[in-house]
Amino acid sequence: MRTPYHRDRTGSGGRVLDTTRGEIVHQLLRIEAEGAFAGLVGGSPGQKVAKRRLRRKELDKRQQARVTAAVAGVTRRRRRLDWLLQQLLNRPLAKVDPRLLAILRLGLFELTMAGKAGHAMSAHVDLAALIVNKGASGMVNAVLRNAVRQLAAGTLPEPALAPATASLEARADSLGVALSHPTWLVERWLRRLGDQETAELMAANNSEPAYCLRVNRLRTTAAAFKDELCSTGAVLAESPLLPEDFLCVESGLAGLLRGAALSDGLCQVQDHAAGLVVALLNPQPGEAVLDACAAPGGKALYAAARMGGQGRLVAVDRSAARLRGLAETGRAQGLPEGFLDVRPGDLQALGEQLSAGGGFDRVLVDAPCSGTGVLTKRADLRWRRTPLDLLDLVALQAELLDIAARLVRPGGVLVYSTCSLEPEENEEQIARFLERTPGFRLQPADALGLLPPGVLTPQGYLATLPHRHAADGAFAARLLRAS
Ligand SMILES: C[S@@+](CC[C@H](N)C(=O)[O-])C[C@H]1O[C@@H](n2cnc3c(N)ncnc32)[C@H](O)[C@@H]1O
Repeated sequence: MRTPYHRDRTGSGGRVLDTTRGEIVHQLLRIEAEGAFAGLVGGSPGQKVAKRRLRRKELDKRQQARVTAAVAGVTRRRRRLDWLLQQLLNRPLAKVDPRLLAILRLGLFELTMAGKAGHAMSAHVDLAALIVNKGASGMVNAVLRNAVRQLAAGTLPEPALAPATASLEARADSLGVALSHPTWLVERWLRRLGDQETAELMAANNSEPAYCLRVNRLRTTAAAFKDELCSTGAVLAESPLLPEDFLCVESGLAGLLRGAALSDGLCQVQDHAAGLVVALLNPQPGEAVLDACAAPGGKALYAAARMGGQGRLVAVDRSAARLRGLAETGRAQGLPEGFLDVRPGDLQALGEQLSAGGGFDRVLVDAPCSGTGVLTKRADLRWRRTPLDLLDLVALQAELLDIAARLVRPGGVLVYSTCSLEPEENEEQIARFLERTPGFRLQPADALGLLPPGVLTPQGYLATLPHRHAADGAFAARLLRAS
């Protein structure tokens, strides 16, 4: 169904309305109202729905890419944009119509961060007239014209940073406005990483996400695949973290996704940091492996490829919807019948069934987490998370770890991983697990030679940071059960 946002109608001044910007505003409103994801690459159902919507709107590929980038860009920079808007507008933002607010945010984003020229702002004025009312279009006109003037004169307000001598809270708040993150998260990072590194992390979170491909070693090699795809115009580079299996996409991802490489099972979109977690698990052909939190299945499929499709891989997840499609993708990627056993269900409920047979050689708990390592890809996540979520997640992770530990055979390996940067979900979670579970010990990754040295902490954990490793933030610990 086409909504008023998408009709090519004549706006004030006889201009044809811009359907791309209409779609951007529509998606920004959806994110606010429904919690839709502000990212269109990846396997989550939210992302798939957004993709289908884009296709229905009959925007061409270039317009679709513009929508994706602008929706994510505005969402990431929302706090800074609202600060600027507050300086330009004489009324509390809470009283502004959400549709008008979305148009103003988009206008300021395009003007101040996306390098759009001042004359492009008339499209926002027309959009406001169509989807809000004439009064709103007057306000958009006044605010954006004022911004264009001040930008040209070099007088557009900039948020000031608190001095190094200011309190932690004041520094976190000012950095939170300038680099558009919630104060509570910035405060946590300032305490641990210091001012300079926190600002670098936040800048990385605001950048356009970079994507990697995991090349399916059951079908081809990274080198051969790279040569083949480069001839299609994509620019790919060897991953510095896992060069055997991963390529970094420098440009041409959209074309790549349109081609048959994914559906033919030659590759999948997966960050190389996720690959490092599987490298730490190091599953071997012929083993029995359990992925206890498997959906949508990126790590399970990489584990399967490393096992050469030999042995048994059980993929459990309580979200049946997110597991749907994993078996089919496994077949497309060349896994033999009977190798991949996909079991939707709660790990707690399935625990007893799974323990029959003496336990697994290797168990992966890729736990539900705050996701603070993937804020560039999940543009809206920073605004959704609260300190209370952390408490709930830490409790759930501990529960999953305890259940999974009972499913590891004596002498077997348990890998716990998150895409969080928060110690409660990572090092502290593992320290508490080891205290209450005497049969397990930490196997520091540096002694194993499975990972490149730059991604290891002094205690031997895997830990990547977006600004240091040009990768998603990931954490993993390898735990060995006594024989
Ligand atoms: C970080 S995601 C896993 C991502 C996955 N390993 C991959 O690489 O595609 C965490 C998963 O844990 C699942 N989960 C949460 N609680 C669970 C439970 N009690 N039993 C099984 N799965 C659970 C969630 O549904 C979610 O899919």
